[in-house]
Amino acid sequence: MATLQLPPGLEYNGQLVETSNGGVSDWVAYKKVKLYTNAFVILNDAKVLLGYKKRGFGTGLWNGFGGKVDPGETPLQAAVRELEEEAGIEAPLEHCGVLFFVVDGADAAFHIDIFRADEYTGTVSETDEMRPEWFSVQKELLPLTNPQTTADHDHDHAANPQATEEEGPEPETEGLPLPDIPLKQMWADDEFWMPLMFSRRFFVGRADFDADDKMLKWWFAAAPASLS
Ligand SMILES: Nc1nc2c([nH]c(=O)n2[C@H]2C[C@H](O)[C@@H](COP(=O)(O)OP(=O)(O)OP(=O)(O)O)O2)c(=O)[nH]1
Repeated sequence: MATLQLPPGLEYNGQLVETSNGGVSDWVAYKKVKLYTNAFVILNDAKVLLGYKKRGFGTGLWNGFGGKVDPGETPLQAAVRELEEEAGIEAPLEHCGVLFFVVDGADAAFHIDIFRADEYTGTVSETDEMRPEWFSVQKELLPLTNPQTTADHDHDHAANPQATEEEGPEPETEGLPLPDIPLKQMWADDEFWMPLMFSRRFFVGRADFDADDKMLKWWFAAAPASLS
């Protein structure tokens, strides 16, 4: 497999397959890089916990839970802390991707370690910063590039259409239809890497935005095989 040329800001030692790219020709220049995290709890490969950002950067958008890595913390420690602070829960987080995010005119680029977990403990709670809600993973976000995962998902639902609700440990959502992931109220790059996260393929990517949150340029790649 030929070695891929990664955009500035990204490094990865293993094999990668490019999954999407587009936008203008040049990447936005940046001077500094700050470390961030973002964490997703995904139950039965079918529903995901997102938070509605009530204040600060990305207000009005739905996202995973995360924030800055504090001095002396590892990204994993920061991700665990942020998930507890913003959603009130603990989860066995697994590193599943890296997003390099640049906003034209901002003082620093964001290096975001993305984490996922299949389970959690505690009670999902609204906080000052985030209003958490469960969403159903719509078919469009299931990876076409990984037929195994798509087939498994379809098979589960065909065999037992109630499987998601019966197996989910979240009593308040039991039996209720969940809304689809609200892509139109999320960062525009998310639709490119979420399918990779749902298929458990480690991904790296970069997305550049202008000062009005319009996506200017993007590039994503993923490991050829699933994490587990
Ligand atoms: N899904 C997604 N998340 C993004 C993108 N860009 C981006 O910064 N994020 C995430 C990374 C962080 O989880 C979050 C920004 O952090 P934040 O606004 O909560 O951090 P903060 O400065 O308030 O820091 P803190 O007080 O929470 O530590 O947004 C993106 O394009 N897609």
